[in-house]
Amino acid sequence: MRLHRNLCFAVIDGLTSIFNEDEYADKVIQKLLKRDKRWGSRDRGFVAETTYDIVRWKRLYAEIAEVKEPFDRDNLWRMFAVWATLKGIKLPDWKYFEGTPTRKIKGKFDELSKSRVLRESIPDWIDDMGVAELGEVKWTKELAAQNKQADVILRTNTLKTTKEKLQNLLFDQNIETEFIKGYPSALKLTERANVFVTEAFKKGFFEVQDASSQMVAEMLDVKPGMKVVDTCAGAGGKTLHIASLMQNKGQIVAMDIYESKLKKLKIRARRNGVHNVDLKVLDSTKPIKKLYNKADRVLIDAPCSGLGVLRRNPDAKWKLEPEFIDRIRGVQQDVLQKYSKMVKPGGKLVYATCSVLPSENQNQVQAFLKTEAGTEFTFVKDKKVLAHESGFDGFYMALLERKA
Ligand SMILES: C[S@@+](CC[C@H](N)C(=O)[O-])C[C@H]1O[C@@H](n2cnc3c(N)ncnc32)[C@H](O)[C@@H]1O
Repeated sequence: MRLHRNLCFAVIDGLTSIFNEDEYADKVIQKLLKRDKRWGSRDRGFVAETTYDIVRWKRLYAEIAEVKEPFDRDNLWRMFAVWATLKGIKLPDWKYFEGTPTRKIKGKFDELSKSRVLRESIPDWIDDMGVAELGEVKWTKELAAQNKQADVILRTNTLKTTKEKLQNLLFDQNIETEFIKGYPSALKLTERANVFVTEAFKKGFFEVQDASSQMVAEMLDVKPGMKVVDTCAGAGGKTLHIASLMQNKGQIVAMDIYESKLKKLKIRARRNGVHNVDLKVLDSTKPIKKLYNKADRVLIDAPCSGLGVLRRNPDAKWKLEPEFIDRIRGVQQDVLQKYSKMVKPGGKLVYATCSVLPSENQNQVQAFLKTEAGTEFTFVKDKKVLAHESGFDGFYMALLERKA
């Protein structure tokens, strides 16, 4: 592979924003990719993947490059040189790479890789927490899986098409996909591609959604005509799935504390041809109290650490703080307490997170079941999805049923 100067500059600019200006990697990359209209899909892939790679391996690369935060541009070029050397890419004779000790880089990589926190590039405190919660063996495997690049998975919008038709449509545009056993609406891309520019996307035939995430609405067991509350709907990944399982019949109330997220959901719903969603910004407890004992199904897709989706958001490990995780555990129990009251007798509740930590998952559910609100419910089943076992995102989901 030959390195192109303008693409490498884009990567260094992106890393500056992510590491030094505390911006989110996905937003930075989205912006970077708009920089030059002449870039083809390979160029865009290079910018996105190289930036993500260096974010993912920040701690290891900084250690090998012998640089410390805050990184100046020279530091970032040194980390870039580590990335390129470890990938086996020949460094061009640009001034940024002068005197790069290629052999030493490889030797240091072998040496430092003996330590898990360096090999997997993870802050000590997250590593300690992972070992304490999952045990050393599982955590070690999970961390390695979370550092791999995630596949691109689509969820067919069955309101508009079928999985088979969508596969053919994409094939005609040179995008090859395969079915995934056990995931009824999923298509996996055999090679990365920018699916957002396709007609099929613009027409709302699919959404990009990981296979594990697709299991959540399935577990909720919705039927056409039901009243369903999606309490932490965000931009609506799961709301849209629920709507398609309900064949657009019945009512979904999609709630979130952020109006900006629900606005995105509105746009996506329109594209998806979804007509049965009412949006409610949670700025008081009124809309919740109004729905007490009314919903056939309630989904709590709770805010969480995101430690199951590091493959997609590698910068999260550098942005997370122990206090945030403590606070979010409090929110998780709080939303379980409050939102469970909307389930009607005989109705069902799914609690889900994209975390792999038991303290955000089964422990929350067990604690809830012991409280006054929880005694109304029976535990039906749960799924603990780990990336190293499933090949998809780390997720947790539990199904509870309100006693009749
Ligand atoms: C895991 S995300 C939801 C993802 C979304 N369900 C999807 O499938 O795309 C959690 C959401 O909970 C929202 N949230 C945080 N605290 C909340 C609260 N107390 N009540 C309702 N929503 C809350 C966040 O704004 C965020 O959008």
